[in-house]
Amino acid sequence: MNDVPPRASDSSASADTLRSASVSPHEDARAGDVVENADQETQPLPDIMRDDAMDEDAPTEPVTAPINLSSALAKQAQQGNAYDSLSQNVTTEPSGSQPRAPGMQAAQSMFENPPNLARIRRVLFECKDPIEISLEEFETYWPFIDNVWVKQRTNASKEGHCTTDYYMCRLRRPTHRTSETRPLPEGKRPRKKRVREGGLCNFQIKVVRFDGAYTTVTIARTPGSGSIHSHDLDYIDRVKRNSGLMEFARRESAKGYLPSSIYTKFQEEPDKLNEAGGRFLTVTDVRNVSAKWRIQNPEVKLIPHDGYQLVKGHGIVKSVGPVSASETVQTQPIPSASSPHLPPDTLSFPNFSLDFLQPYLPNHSEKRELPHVTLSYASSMDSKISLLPGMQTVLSGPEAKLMTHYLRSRHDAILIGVGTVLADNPGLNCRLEGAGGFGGLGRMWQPRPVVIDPMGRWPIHPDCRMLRTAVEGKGKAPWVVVSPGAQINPQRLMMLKGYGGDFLRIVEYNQNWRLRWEAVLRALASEGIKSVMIEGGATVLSELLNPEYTNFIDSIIVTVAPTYLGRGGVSVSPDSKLDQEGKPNAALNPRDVKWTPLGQNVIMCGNIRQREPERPEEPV
Ligand SMILES: NC(=O)C1=CN([C@@H]2O[C@H](COP(=O)(O)OP(=O)(O)OC[C@H]3O[C@@H](n4cnc5c(N)ncnc54)[C@H](OP(=O)(O)O)[C@@H]3O)[C@@H](O)[C@H]2O)C=CC1
Ligand SMILES: Nc1nc(O)c(N)c(N[C@@H]2O[C@H](COP(=O)(O)O)[C@@H](O)[C@H]2O)n1
Repeated sequence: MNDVPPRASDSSASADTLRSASVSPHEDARAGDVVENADQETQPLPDIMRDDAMDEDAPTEPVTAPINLSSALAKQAQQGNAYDSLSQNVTTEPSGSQPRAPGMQAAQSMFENPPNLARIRRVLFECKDPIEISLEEFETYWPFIDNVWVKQRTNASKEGHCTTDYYMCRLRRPTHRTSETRPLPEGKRPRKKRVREGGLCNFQIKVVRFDGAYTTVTIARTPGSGSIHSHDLDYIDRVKRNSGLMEFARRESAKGYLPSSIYTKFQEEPDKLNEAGGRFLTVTDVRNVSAKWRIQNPEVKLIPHDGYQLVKGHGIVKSVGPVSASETVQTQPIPSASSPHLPPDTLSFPNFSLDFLQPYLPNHSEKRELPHVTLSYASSMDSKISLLPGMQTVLSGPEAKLMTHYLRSRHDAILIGVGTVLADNPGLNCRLEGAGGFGGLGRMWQPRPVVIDPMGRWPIHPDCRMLRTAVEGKGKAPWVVVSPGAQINPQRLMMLKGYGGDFLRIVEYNQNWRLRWEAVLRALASEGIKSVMIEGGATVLSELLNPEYTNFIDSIIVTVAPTYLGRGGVSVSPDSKLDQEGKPNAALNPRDVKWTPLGQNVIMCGNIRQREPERPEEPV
C-alpha cells in the first residue's frame, strides 16, 4: 500500500478540524484510503468528546444511538426493502428475470446473473476511479470479470488485516506455444494456441482487502498503470471466458447434462449470456468443463435438458411443440432492463450529450493545493434562485436536473450553506442510474455533502434527508463545517459520526468575522477532496462571486430558467464594483463563456480563475 498517498489529514498541515476516528469504517473513507485509515478506525472513541467547544451540559437530542452503516443496511434487509443498496440487491431477485404473473411457473432458466451485471462488469473493467465495495459484492461480481486480470503478486500487512493483490491486464502478459514450454506426451499433437506478444495493454490494478468488523475491498489503478485499456471488454471476453460464467456451466455439468444441451440452453438467453461475458462462449468451452467432471464420474450417462433431445446429425433440438392456448400465461409488461432493482427515485442517465460541460469540469489528475471549485445553481431571468427566503423553488427542467446530477457525480463534494439545508432539506446525492445505491457499486459517483454551518444551527437528526440517504446506501453522510463557537453536544457528534459524517471546525475568519473560504477549501483538500461543486444558497454564491474569491473559483455553470421570480425573490448578486476612476463597473465577467439550450433551460458555462494548461500524462 505504499503507493497510496497518505491522507493529508494525518499530517499536522490540515486546518483545525474535529474529524478524527471514524465509527463507520466503510462509509467515512474515500475509496483507496482504506488501509491508511485502518489504525484510526480501530482506535477508541475520539478525544473530541472532551473538546472545549462541546457543550457537555447541553440537553441531548432524541438520538437513536450511534448507528453503523452495515448494521443499518442489514436492518433494512430484514424489513424487506429491496431497493436499499447493491448489497441488498445481491441477495434479491437476479437481473434479467421478468415479473411473473400469479400462479405462473418459474421460467426454466439455467442460470441467473447477479443484478446489473453488465454495467458492473464494465465498471470493474474500466476502473476509472478507485472503488470501495463490500466483500459480498466483491465475491459476487469479481468472478465475472476475472478473465481480464492476471495476478502478479500479493502483499499482506504485518497484522494480517490487509491483503493487497496486484493484477495486470491479461494482454500485458505474453503467451507461449505449448510445445516451447513443455514437452508433449508421445503421440500428442501440439494445440494450435495463438501466441500473444506481451505488453499489449498497460492497465494494472490492485485489490485491497481490509478485514475488519465490516470487510471492504478497494479496487484501484496502480500508479504505473495506463489510464485506459488498449482494447474493449469484448476483446478479452473473446480471448478468455470468466470463471463466473464457467461456474454456471460446471454446475450444470455436475447435474449430468450433455455439454451440447448446456450450450443450447445458454444460447436460448443471449442477452443474459452477453451480460455475463459469454458472447463468445463455445460448445468446446462447455465440453472442457464437463470433461473435468466426467473424470470423477465416468459411469454417468449424460442426458439433454427436459424438453430437448439429441438428434444424431442435428445435435440438441427442442422436443416439445408449441404451448397450447390453455397453458399460455398473461405476463406483466416487461420493465426496462434493470428497473426492478433500482430505487423509485432513480434518474435515467442522460441520453443527450453533455460534452459541452467538459472544459469546465475538474481534472482530477491535475496536482493542485486547493480543490477545483465549480459554482452551479439555477436562476430565473431576474437572477433569483428562490421565490422567497427559505422557499425551495424548482427552476431546472428535467434535462437540466439530469445535468445537475451528472455534475454531482463529477465532483468529490457538494457544498451548501446552512440556509439552504434549513430551507430545502436536500439529499445532495447523485441519483443517476449507475451511481452507488442506484445500481452502481458502493458509493461510486456519490459526492460528499458539505454544509457551512458556523453556529451549528442545523438540527441534524436521523430523519434529515442527507442522513436517510446515507443509511440507504444512496449517498455519503455530510461533513458540517463549524466555527469554534458552535455548540455541538457529544451525542450529536457521535450520531453524525455514526452515520459516517463528521464536523470540521475551521478557526480562521476574514475581516467580516466570516469563515475564510480559503481555510474551508484547504480543510477539504486535506481530507482528500479534489473538487467541490458549490450549489448555494444566495448568501454563499453572492459572496463567492466577489473579486476577493475569484482566484478560488474555477468555473461557473448556471441553469437559466425562462421565468421572472419577482422582487421578493432571493437574488444571487455580487457586490457592486467601481473602476479606478470611481465609475460603476461590472462586478464579474466569466471567460470562455458557452450558452447551451437544454430543454426549456439554457446553461451558461464559463471560467472564472485562469486555468492551468492541461499537462500531458506522465510517461510510464
Ligand atoms: N436555485 C438554486 O439553484 C438554489 C436555490 N437555493 C435557495 O437559496 C435559499 C437559501 O439561501 P440563503 O438563505 O442565502 O442560505 P445559504 O445556503 O447561502 O446559507 C447562508 C448561511 O451559511 C452560513 N455561511 C455562508 N457562508 C459563510 C461564511 N463564509 N462564513 C460563515 N458562515 C457562512 C451562514 O450561516 P449563519 O447564518 O449561521 O452564520 C449564512 O447565513 C433557499 O431558498 C434555497 O432554496 C439554494 C441552493 C441552490
Ligand atoms: N440545479 C438546481 N435547480 C433547481 O431548480 C433547484 N431548486 C436547485 N436546488 C439545489 O438542489 C438542492 C436539492 O437537491 P436534492 O434534489 O434534494 O438532492 C437544493 O438544496 C439546492 O441546493 N438546483
